[in-house]
Amino acid sequence: MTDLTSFIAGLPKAELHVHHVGSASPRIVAELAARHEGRSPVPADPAALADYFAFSDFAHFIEVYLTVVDLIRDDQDVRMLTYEVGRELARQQVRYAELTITPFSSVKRGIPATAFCEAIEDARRGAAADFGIELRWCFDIPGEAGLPAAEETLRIALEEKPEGLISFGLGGPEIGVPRAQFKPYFDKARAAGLRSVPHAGETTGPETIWDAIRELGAERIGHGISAVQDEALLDHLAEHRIPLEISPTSNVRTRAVAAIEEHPLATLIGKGVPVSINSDDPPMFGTTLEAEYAVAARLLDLDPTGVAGLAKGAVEQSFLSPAGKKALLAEIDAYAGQNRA
Ligand SMILES: O=c1[nH]cnc2c1ncn2[C@@H]1O[C@H](CO)[C@@H](O)[C@H]1O
Repeated sequence: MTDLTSFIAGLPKAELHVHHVGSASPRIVAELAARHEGRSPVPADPAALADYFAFSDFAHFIEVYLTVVDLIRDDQDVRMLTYEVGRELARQQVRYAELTITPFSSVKRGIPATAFCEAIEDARRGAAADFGIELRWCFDIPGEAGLPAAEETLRIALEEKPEGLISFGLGGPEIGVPRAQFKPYFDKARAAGLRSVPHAGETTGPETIWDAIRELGAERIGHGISAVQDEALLDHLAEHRIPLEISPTSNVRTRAVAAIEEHPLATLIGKGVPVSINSDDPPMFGTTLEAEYAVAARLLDLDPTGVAGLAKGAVEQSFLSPAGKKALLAEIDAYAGQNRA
């Protein structure tokens, strides 16, 4: 029997819900913090950084997240961060990742949109050439910044049109940030061919998920864990194959779920809801995608075949081309076959 940890380590994967700045490793954060000579509350020391990434609630998480966004000052920082995120994902055998990027937050901090998009595209090409990973972008609206952020995020998406851009999202706090107000922006983004993948049901109830589906045309939902409170919604997600992008440890670290044993992952799968396993903001939550697969395997009592099934589900739920899906599914099957229990 191949040890499950080593099976997961070698398993080809796709990641659908992982944030750009949220993936900055302690080394990268330290490097960026050092450039700001103590003008930033973000500690450069990795041990101090681990304490800094202890969140009292979701609002505190967003507050801390934005102090890390403050460290990114120019397109060189963006290029380096994006390339290194590609390196780390490829180290975990991620072949394809849809990275959630928030251009508004960096443009607001003085990085011109064109330079920002050139930087992420340089990094995307570099990561593909050097690490064999395909990165694609989801541009998300930081919900706390409201309609001005929606306007600017849509403008950047439609005017800059970086080659890797495939989807349009909505992140940040849900409380006090109703989804419906963003309908005009999602309508335009979808009309331009971008896929709709808003966060919903992470820190608010199932009505936010219904709104994301009905108002924003959500094809997948970021988190969506509160769906378990609404049987009709669970049936709708299962019947219409609307996947939830689940990040188990994130939900515990932001206090959206009290403890990992209480995570609704098993219930969601039991109701036939398609789910993918993701890491969300791995260094901030002290996790990795590999570790999230191990958490899911424990919560769902999976053997290697079951874990490979989770990886295949993420590929099927991705926005990869049919040929791309076929190739990655075949690679997963080949790997699982060679490492049978
Ligand atoms: O788990 C999450 N939920 C919601 N937003 C998140 C999460 N992780 C990172 N962000 C990011 O928080 C910023 C708020 O301005 C956005 O950039 C959003 O992408």
